[in-house]
Amino acid sequence: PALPAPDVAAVAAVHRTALSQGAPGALTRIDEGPRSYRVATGEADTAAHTPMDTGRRFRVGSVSKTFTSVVLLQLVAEGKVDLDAPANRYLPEPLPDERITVRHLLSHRSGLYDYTNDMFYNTVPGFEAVRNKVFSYQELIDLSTARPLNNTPGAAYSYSNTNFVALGAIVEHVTGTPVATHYQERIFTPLRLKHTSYVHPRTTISGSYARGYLRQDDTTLPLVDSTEQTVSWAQSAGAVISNAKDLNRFFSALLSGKLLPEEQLREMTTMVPVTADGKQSYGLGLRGRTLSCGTTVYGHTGTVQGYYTYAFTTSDGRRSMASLANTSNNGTVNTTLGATLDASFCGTDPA
Ligand SMILES: C[C@@H](NC(=O)[C@@H](C)NC(=O)CCCC[C@H](NC(=O)C[NH3+])C(=O)[O-])C(=O)O
Repeated sequence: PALPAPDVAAVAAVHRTALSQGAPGALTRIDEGPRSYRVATGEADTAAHTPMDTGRRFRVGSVSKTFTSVVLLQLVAEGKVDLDAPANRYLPEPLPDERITVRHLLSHRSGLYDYTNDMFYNTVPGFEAVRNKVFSYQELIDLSTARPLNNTPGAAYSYSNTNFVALGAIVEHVTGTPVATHYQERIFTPLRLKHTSYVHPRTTISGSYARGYLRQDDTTLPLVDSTEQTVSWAQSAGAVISNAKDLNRFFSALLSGKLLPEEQLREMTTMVPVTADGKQSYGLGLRGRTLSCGTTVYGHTGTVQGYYTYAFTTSDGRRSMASLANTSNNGTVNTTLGATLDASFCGTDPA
């Protein structure tokens, strides 16, 4: 069934609400075949008063997890990794529980504790302490395994950055090649994602980009410009830089079967509900959301200091949307920005 046309006015209204709640700027781009709809609001740089525009690059945070999942699942298709083998078969140093499988890592069911809970307990001091740091995968895994598992491996969904750091370590240990090379050769180059890069541990963003502004825990204090950082605390769990057009092309290509063989795409899109109402689900490095009109879209969200991202597409990849608000540590803005999904795919602004 054809989708209703995107409600561009509703997208603009969502942006305005996000700005009223503290975001300096917001952008949304919808792509459907040759057609695109673009909405940019507010500022990309609050010091220079540069207006936001939809071509600007930004840090995509956990949307990176879908890129990592594609690389891993291509290795599965190539017979180099077995989804249901113990992760320890492919790691230089063992995780504390042999029962953790590669699939557990991809579906956030390993039980591994998320070290960012401690790292960013105090938002700005935590960020300032790591923004110029370079971590090894093992250092991050060690931060996690210093704590007990949240659950028995396989028993429950429990979102953890540690899972996709371990997957980055697996990719590099199995292939002897950095994840940056795999992203470039397996995804960025074939899809011509010219505005997408993985430059860890470089702290700067090349080309035209939006600056990011982190809200302090004491919300009466001014926003902190958090644009420059290594994102080494996340790496294969959150350090990709991209823009809306590229993210739309990536998710559209993924769901229309251009990046993975049918068997691996089926594994990736086998979703498990993660909310009581069943409207949110998780597959392998992929989020599912069932919207107010009943349409289910597939993609990922992202949160990195100064940047909230939503990047989703329809099950056939025909229509894709990417939205950014250039602030974070502001749950109200994050929730508000999610309403661009309904406006883009259901054609209505949820009342
Ligand atoms: C949730 C999101 N996950 C991600 O994108 C990953 C990469 N980000 C995080 O785990 C958030 C780290 C803290 C951000 C900081 N918050 C604090 O420091 C809170 N004390 C901030 O909001 O910028 C996802 O999967 O959609």
